[in-house]
Amino acid sequence: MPALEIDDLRVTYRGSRGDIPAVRGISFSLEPGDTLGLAGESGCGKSTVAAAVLRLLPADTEVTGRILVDGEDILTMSFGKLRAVRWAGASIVFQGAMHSLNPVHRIGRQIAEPIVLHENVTAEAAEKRAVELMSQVGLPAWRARSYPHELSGGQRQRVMIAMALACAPQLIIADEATTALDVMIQAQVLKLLKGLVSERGIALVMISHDLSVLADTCEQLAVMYAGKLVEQGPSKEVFAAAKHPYAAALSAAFPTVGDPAERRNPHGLAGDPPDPSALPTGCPFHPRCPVVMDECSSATVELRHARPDWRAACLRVEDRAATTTTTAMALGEA
Ligand SMILES: Nc1ncnc2c1ncn2[C@@H]1O[C@H](COP(=O)(O)OP(=O)(O)OP(=O)(O)O)[C@@H](O)[C@H]1O
Repeated sequence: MPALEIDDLRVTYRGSRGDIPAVRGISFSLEPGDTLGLAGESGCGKSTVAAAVLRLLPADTEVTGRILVDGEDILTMSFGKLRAVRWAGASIVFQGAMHSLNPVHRIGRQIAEPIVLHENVTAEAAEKRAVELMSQVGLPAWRARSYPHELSGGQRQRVMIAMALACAPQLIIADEATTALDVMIQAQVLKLLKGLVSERGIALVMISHDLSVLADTCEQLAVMYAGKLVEQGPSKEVFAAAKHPYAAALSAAFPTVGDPAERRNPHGLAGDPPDPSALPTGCPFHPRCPVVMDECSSATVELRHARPDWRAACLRVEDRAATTTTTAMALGEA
């Protein structure tokens, strides 16, 4: 059974100046142990997808479609059931650790809290587990007695990661979870997450603006534009030779995987992402697209398979598939 199954998810915020369709029909699923990186420019809807999975969106937000976590329908379950799923079934690590921690409780107690809540263990046993988790994310045991304000931003972020791991969930969503950490700690935490997902069969959705981190950590890469997936496939291949021109431009702006010192030629993308409440007709990327054709401004462009494990929403997928194959053959990889 998939650890996470999202089927035609649509999320519309109610704004004072009208509705904002932030997510416009997204589907994907992850088996236990699968890792998916979700990328895209600011405002494309990545965090909205993350928040929808644990029903953390503002109350008046319209959400349709299906979200199944371990087979259970998140959107229709009772609040009591939802509380049981949060932390133990699925947990989220957001970037803003500062605001998520309780300022008046010590760190050790806060990490222990979800363990006490979900498992039949004493506070003492839970605090012992908390210290073990802290060492896994690179925090010394004595920090268990510190208060949040005594920690740096990076240390607080590691506390949040320890909390997310505390109840051994089947699904972890990391939303820019390591972005604020320095390079060494980021590498350490990413290695830890990678190790845990493969050892324990945890499914991981990692959201980041940094495509090279995603390609390095996740097996699959999904790229969003204007509330939709425009490409999803094996991450290293997508990163190296994306089939959607937006995903290609995004990849080109990041250092090559495995060699952060090398920067590929960024093809600068003109313009900004569209306002979700005033989207262009046809393919929403067409006004910025370097390979736009006449029909792109009117055609409805859905995801189509370039390969069984690779899909992209571009009328030119077949052209680009041909180009990629030719290049791979020239390099002796096909
Ligand atoms: N609570 C909210 N009320 C109204 N609109 C919102 C709300 N949260 C997000 N939005 C809008 O929904 C769209 C998608 O936002 P979202 O935060 O999901 O994007 P994102 O890709 O995660 O961006 P970032 O990388 O900046 O976090 C944006 O247009 C944003 O302004």
